Amino acid sequence: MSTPQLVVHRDKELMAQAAAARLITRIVDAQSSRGSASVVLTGGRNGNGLLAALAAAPARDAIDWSRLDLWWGDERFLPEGDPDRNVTQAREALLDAVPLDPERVHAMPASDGPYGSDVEAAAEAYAEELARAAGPENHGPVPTFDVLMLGVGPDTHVASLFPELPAVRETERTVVGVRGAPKPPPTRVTLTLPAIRAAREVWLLAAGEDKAQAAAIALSGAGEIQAPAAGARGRARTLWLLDAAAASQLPRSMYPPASA
Ligand SMILES: O=C1O[C@H](COP(=O)(O)O)[C@@H](O)[C@H](O)[C@H]1O
Repeated sequence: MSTPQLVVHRDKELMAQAAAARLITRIVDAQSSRGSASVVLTGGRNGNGLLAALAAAPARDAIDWSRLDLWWGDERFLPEGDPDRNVTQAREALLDAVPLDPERVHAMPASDGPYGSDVEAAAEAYAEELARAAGPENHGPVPTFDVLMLGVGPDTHVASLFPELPAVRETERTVVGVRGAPKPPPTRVTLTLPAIRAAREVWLLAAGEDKAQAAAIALSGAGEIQAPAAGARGRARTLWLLDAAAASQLPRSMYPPASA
């Protein structure tokens, strides 16, 4: 697993634009070398900010949207089309504006879908969808995602892995249901740490003063059960993309002078 690298931008707008530019490059590179690319999206303010910046970037046309697989790191287990679902917000921010192949948009199940309110069945179905997409060249029952993005919550949660809850302790399954999440809604579906760690690159997004303590805790050697963001690592790269406010409680020696 890779050691975290940090890039600190002046403010959250610049962070979103720079991360969007970085994502375009990674997708185009993956499509050039392997034919297609796979990206795991995150919900939350920073993830949606990045998608909106990508929608506004003229270079978005460099991506072949028909050869891109989109997955989600977590989902709020709500009815289809609910404005609080991560997929609904991603569609509004970007997905409705680009020519994606609908077969390659792998949204997590909704609470009024084929599994009804059975969140564990919904999680199992998503795990099976991931397993079907994994090839022999992958390292287990999930594809080797090119980039997996995670918003970092003020309590250090990533995806729907909240401190001390059972989901963050999962070591076998790749997707699990979550009940009793401290942030609404309480019922969610999430990738587990083993699934997250299958990604080539994991990008953690943290902008705003309310993320400063979380970044400081996760990057100061905390355990992943207490601080789930600390356990999110990519096989080749783990990149923390921060703005100056979110980096304000980190020792200045942790990131190069040129990046702030
Ligand atoms: O509920 C969620 O929160 C986190 C972080 O969101 P933020 O608004 O505090 O940035 C997000 O990463 C996750 O996908 C989402 O379901």
